[in-house]
Amino acid sequence: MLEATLCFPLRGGETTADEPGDRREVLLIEKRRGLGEGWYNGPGGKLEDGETPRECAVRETREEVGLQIDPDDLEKAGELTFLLDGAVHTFCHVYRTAAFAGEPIATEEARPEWFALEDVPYDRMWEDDRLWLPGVLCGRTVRGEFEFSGGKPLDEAAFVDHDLEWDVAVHD
Ligand SMILES: Nc1nc2c([nH]c(=O)n2[C@H]2C[C@H](O)[C@@H](COP(=O)(O)OP(=O)(O)OP(=O)(O)O)O2)c(=O)[nH]1
Repeated sequence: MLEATLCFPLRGGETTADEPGDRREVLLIEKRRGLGEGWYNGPGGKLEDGETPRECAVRETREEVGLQIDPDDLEKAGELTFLLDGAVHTFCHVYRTAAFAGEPIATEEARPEWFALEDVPYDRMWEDDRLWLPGVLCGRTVRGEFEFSGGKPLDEAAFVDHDLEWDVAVHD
């Protein structure tokens, strides 16, 4: 089983009387290589040996888009289990943060892009993301299980089933 992370940096204001609606934006990356090339996701990737999930999320965000994050500023937002053909393929820790330093830059791995929360390009993301990411971006916590079958993730596998629990306690 792989252990991985995702990190969703957020910027911008909350609703005000003058400007109704949530005007916040989320930083996504268009992946330039690896799993999901050409698709959008949050910065993230696999844990390295000896690394905690929080350290991994900080490192991946720095490597992929150049933002600096203090690990204590990451808010754990979810735990997602991805099953492929009946076996656990990846366990993914999801974080969000409104605190970071620097401006996102494009790297060999990724092209960063800010999206208004209402314009997140779910049609160019993993099929399950539309089920859990909107809640995560609004400050909720989630535990989810997603089942794929019949091939390699993203390219060939079909999304067959899911189970979601909201507003759960998620640790670290
Ligand atoms: N949004 C989203 N992300 C997913 C899903 N399934 C899944 O593994 N991921 C994430 C977890 C990881 O952050 C990433 C896959 O990890 P990876 O390690 O293959 O990606 P990578 O090429 O960036 O990895 P790395 O070499 O930088 O560690 O995709 C999904 O259904 N939705």
